[in-house]
Amino acid sequence: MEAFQYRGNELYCEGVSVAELAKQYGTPLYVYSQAALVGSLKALQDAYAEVDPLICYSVKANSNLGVLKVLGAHGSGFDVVSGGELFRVQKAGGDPGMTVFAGVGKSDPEIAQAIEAGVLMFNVESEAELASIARVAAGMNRVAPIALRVNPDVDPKTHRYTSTGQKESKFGLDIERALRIAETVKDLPSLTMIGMHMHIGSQITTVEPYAKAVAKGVELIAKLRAMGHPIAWYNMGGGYGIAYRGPEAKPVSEFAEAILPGLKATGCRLAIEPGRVIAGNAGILVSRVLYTKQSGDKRFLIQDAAMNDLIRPALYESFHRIWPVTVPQGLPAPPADYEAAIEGAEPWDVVGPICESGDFFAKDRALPPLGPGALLATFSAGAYGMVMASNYNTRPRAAEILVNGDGASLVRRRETLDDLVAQEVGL
Ligand SMILES: Cc1ncc(COP(=O)(O)O)c(C=O)c1O
Ligand SMILES: N[C@@H](CCCC[NH3+])C(=O)O
Repeated sequence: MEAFQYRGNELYCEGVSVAELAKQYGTPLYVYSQAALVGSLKALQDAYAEVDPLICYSVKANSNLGVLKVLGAHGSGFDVVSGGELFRVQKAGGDPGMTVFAGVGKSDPEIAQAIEAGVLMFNVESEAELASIARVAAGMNRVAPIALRVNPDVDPKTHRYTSTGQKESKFGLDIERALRIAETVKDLPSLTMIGMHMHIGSQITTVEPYAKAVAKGVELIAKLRAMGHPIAWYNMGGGYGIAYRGPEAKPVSEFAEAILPGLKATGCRLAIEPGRVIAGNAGILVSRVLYTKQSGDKRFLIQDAAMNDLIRPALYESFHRIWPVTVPQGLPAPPADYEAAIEGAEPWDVVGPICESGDFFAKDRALPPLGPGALLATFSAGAYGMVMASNYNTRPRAAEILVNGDGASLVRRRETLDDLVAQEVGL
C-alpha cells in the first residue's frame, strides 16, 4: 500500500484521514508513515542482504524519537553527527554499538560521550581531530575504534550544496593525506583503525559516482591493510536520491549492484548511512491556506507553514509536490489524471507568513482553485524538514504525528508561546 493515497477526494496516510489529523492537531503538521519508514529500511536490507549490511540510519534526516525507535526496532543502526544526535539514539533505545559518529567538528566532550557510550566507530575527518580522539581516549584509558573519512574526489552530480566528496569540499581527507595519516595511527595505542568511510553527497540519482568511489576505496583498503591496519568495515555513507517530482530516483537495488562487487572483493562488512531515502517520502507537511492575494499578474496562496517549517525550497530551490488534502469536486484525485486535469490551471506562488522574499514553497505552481481554509500537503518532507525547522519570526515549531495503520500518535507536540521564551533568563 502506498503510504499516502487518496480515498475518493481525501488524502490518507495509511488508514488515517489527513484532514482529520489537521482538525485534531492543527497546522502546520508533519505526518509520517511508519509503513513507509520500515518499507524503505527493508528495501535497503534486502538490496544488500547477501553481505549482511549494517544500515546506520542517518539521524540528521529526521531525528524524532518516535522515528528512531521504529527504525531501531526494525534492525537499524545509526549515523550521528553530534552529541545531541547520540543522546537521541540512546533515548530512543538505539544501540550505540551499531552507531557511527561522523562530522568535521567533534568536540572533546562529544568524543568522550561517544567513547563512554561505546559507539561502533568514529569517522575521522582531519589530522587534528584524530589527535583529539587519541588524546581523549588515552585519558579515559580506552581504545577508540576509528575509520578515516576519505574524500574520493568524484562528482556526485547533485546540488552544489549537497556535494561532499570532491576536492574542494570541507569533508573528509584526500587519499594521499589519508595514507600519510594512517602511518601515524600505528603509533597511537589509544586508536584502532577498523574501517574506511566515504560519503560523496546527497540526493544522488545516478549510480556511477558510487561505482567510481568504490573502485578508489578498494585500492585504499588494500594499502591500509598492507600497513597493518585491521580494516573490517567499508562504510559507503548515504546519499541515495528519492523521487521529489517523478521517477527521477533509482531503486536502491541499482545502487547495491554498483557497490557490491567492489565491497565483496575487500571481504569487509558493509555499513551505509542512508537518511533521505528512508525518511524523505515517509513524511508530508500539512498546512492551511490563510489568504489568497493578487499583485500585478502574480497570484499568491498564503499558507500557515513557512520557511521556518521547511527551508529546503528557500535554501536549495528544491521542488516539493503540493497537492490539496481535499481535492475540489469535479477533479480526479492525484496523482493519476490530476496533473493533466490541472495543467494550464492558474499558477500560484505558495508562500508563508515570514518576512522574507525567500519564504516560498513553490513558484508558479498550477493548483486547482483553493480558498482560505483549504488544506495543502507538501510531499517528500519527511527528511530534512522538521530537523531544519527554526523559530524564525518567533514562530512555534510544528507538531509531528506518526501513523501506523489505522492509528496515529502525537510524537512531538506543537510548541507553545511559553516554549519560545523558556530559555531566556536574566529579565
Ligand atoms: C556523513 C553523512 N552520512 C550520511 C548522510 C545522509 O545522507 P542522505 O540523507 O543523503 O542519505 C549525510 C548527509 O549528506 C552525511 O553527511
Ligand atoms: N539538508 C539537505 C542535504 C544535506 C544532507 C546532509 N549532509 C537537504 O535538505 O536536502
